[in-house]
Amino acid sequence: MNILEVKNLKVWDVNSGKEIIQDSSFHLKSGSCLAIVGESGSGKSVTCRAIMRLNRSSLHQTGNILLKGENINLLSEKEMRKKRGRNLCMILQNGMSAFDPSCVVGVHLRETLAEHFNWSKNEMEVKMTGAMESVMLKNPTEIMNKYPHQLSGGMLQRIMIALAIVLEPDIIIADEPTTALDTISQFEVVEQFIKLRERMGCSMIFISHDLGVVRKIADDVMVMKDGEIIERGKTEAIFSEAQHEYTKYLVSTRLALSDNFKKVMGEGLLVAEG
Ligand SMILES: Nc1ncnc2c1ncn2[C@@H]1O[C@H](COP(=O)(O)OP(=O)(O)OP(=O)(O)O)[C@@H](O)[C@H]1O
Repeated sequence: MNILEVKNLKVWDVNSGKEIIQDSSFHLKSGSCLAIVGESGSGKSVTCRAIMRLNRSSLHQTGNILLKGENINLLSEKEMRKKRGRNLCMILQNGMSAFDPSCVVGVHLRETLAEHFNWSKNEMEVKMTGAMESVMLKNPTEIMNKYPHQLSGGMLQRIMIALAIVLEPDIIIADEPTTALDTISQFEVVEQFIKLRERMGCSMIFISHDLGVVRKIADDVMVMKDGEIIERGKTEAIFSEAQHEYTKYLVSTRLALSDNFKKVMGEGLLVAEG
């Protein structure tokens, strides 16, 4: 069963008239992870933000975005706000931008949970504490009393993953969640994403430049170039028998994880590289 079906998505800039996404159709199978790969500017983020309906107002979009059969592209902003967080959860590249810098993270977490659940403050605390411990964040109470700038990028990403665990969304969209992190934190955050999938069996869209990570985490891969999907297939098929020249080029140039990352991950953790 498909949890998400995107049909004929078009996104264009009303100011310049430039078409950013020409005519994109793809689906996400329930419980699976779809990676979107492609060079910078190929339209990966705009596609994901179109699903969340979070592109800037100067970008217009048409097409059908069916979440469990419901066309969310037709929803009002108010209705859409209810879907964000509870049904669709986005984890961004820079954890710092996801949090309000003027309040401690606990306030942000409680406000987010209060939008979707009628839990008491104590219930929220218990659930968040459990989820934070499960992503290896020690001293959750202390962390919740800190401002975002007092926490590292890796910690903020893990807090976002913990929040997703509590929200239990239908789909998690992760847009380069490890790019801004140092090598050790990248490793920890990737591990937490893998665990999240194992534990919740959630459906996921994962954007990454790092094809080593994609190979570890994704079931299917979709390749984008200049706003178009040029190839899509099972992860192993994309890596071993890509049809499109551009995909072959990406695989040959981008599969190599940074040497440091490889060392930290340990060769044994990687699926054999063909
Ligand atoms: N708000 C905007 N207004 C106009 N054009 C935009 C806007 N946001 C993105 N674009 C353009 O849309 C195209 C796709 O951008 P997008 O950010 O989706 O690429 P990407 O594949 O995610 O790249 P990266 O890997 O660098 O994040 C680019 O040409 C970009 O300049």
